Amino acid sequence: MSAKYAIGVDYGTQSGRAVLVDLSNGHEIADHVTPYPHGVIDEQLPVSGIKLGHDWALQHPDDYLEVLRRSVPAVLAASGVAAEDVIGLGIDFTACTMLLVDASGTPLCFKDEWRDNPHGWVKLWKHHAAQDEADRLNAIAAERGEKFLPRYGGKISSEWMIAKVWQILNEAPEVYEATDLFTEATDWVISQLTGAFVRNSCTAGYKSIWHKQEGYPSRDFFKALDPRLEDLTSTKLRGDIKPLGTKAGELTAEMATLTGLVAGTAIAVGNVDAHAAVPAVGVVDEGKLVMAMGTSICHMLLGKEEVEVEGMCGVVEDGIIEGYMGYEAGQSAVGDIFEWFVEEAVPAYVKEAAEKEGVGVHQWLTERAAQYKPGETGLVALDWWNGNRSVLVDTNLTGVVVGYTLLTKPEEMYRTLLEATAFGTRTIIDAFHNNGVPVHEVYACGGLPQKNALLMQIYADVTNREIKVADSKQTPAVGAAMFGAVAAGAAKGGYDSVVDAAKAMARVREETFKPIPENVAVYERLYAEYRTLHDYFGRGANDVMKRLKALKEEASK
Ligand SMILES: Nc1ncnc2c1ncn2[C@@H]1O[C@H](COP(=O)(O)OP(=O)(O)O)[C@@H](O)[C@H]1O
Ligand SMILES: O=C(CO)[C@@H](O)[C@@H](O)COP(=O)(O)O
Repeated sequence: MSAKYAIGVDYGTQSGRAVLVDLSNGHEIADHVTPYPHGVIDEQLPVSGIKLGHDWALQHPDDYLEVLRRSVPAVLAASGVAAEDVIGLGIDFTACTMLLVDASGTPLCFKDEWRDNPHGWVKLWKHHAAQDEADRLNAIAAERGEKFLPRYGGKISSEWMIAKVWQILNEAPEVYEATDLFTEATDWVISQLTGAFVRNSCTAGYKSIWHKQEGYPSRDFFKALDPRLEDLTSTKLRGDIKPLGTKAGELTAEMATLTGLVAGTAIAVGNVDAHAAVPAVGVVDEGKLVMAMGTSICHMLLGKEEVEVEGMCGVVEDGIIEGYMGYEAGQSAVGDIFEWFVEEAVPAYVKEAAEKEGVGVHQWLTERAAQYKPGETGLVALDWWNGNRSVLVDTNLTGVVVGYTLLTKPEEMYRTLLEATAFGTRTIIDAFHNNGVPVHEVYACGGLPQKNALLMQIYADVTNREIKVADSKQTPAVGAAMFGAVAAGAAKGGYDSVVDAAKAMARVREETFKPIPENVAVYERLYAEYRTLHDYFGRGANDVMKRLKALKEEASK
């Protein structure tokens, strides 16, 4: 048999990337990035210019097709691999990134009738405007003693499907009515590739409160939320739910023409970005925490038992790797905070100096921040620029920096933000480790470990753990390609399970980031300060962040 390949497509927050992978060893033969033409839509709708409210974040479904139109042919051409030898394709996506379709599978925002209604568009994972609905959902679920709540760390996030659906029903009942299916974007893209709609068990489990044995929460629960939602799961959330590692279908002739692949190529069921990354770093058993580090961080961990951990995003059976409980926690902003600083808070002299030296602003700041010792900035920050996903699960929390003086430099502020995100990760690791889901090893993948070595050293020092880094430019995409290879199966030159695929294809770098004892000792003290601030602002002692947010909303009416 000639060498066989698979393609993985990773749909991130700002761009989509395809990677063509050699199935014998996991080598990335070619990759290509397509920035989303419409990016993150968080201020106004395209064309009409209609203004969006606070905490809105939308996307354009055609951007996802653009990735297939551009990046898939590009990796085929760059690799020189014959389309016949690409035996499978898998995708991974941000989630819950939610798309509404009519009975023909057409996104509502593609239609003239709904184009000017913000609710007709894709709600991106970081759309946080359904917080009121999430709060009500949590209160009602707690009151009713719903069994599912502890599996989601005690709170369902406003980032997820049910809160987003309910927001649409409340604010645009006509859009709710016109929707035939609420889908995860990952499932919609798969339906475009195969011509048939199936849901995947990963997003259903983590983002739509679906359980392998129990299914969705009861009709009574949905009725208690809102009588109009009573039938939601059998109507607008209907659809077969297939486990990760299965085949969704085969590439249609139309999509074969569009992508350059062969009609009939095996297509895996959709997956989530962070979840796909886990086997791609070779993690297929317990005790190994994987951090998918980019715009946000997702922390992924496998366990044998179902344990309750405060503020985790969820525990789902087979949710990452078959046979294990898959745990997820996360930070809603990490790279996004650094980007905010670079875009919104850096003085002109820094931008000019970076340009003069021919380096990016991130690099300029990092080089200077690296010259400081831990503690030397005199600053400490809370990393809540986009709310707190774990362990507090509160999107209404905001950022704090303590310790500014007239002498504070931009690079000190940048370093402080890097450290704040490391403290957020430490809080999550400790929550798992101290509550029955032990963490023995830590792995990192995603864009950030490749971009910023100082950040990774800070994470090793703050967590006092060695960090292994994926030897891959596009780890989630490699994971998605592995699932594509499993959809094709061993008989076609792929694999029969993702564990087999990981054994052959996963790669981590030899060099690791190791904690430096003197840094660890100082960070222990700084982390204690972080925890004091964390609990003071995050656990109700002082709700100033929420009062400010309410004032802001009032003032901007
Ligand atoms: N040198 C750098 N140091 C730290 N963060 C960086 C650097 N360069 C870019 N970033 C951040 O990386 C993030 C993008 O991460 P990436 O993994 O590429 O994308 P995604 O989250 O969309 O998958 C952006 O938020 C950006 O601010
Ligand atoms: O929430 C999840 C996965 O559950 C992510 O899709 C979300 O944090 C976005 O990830 P990125 O930072 O864009 O990689």
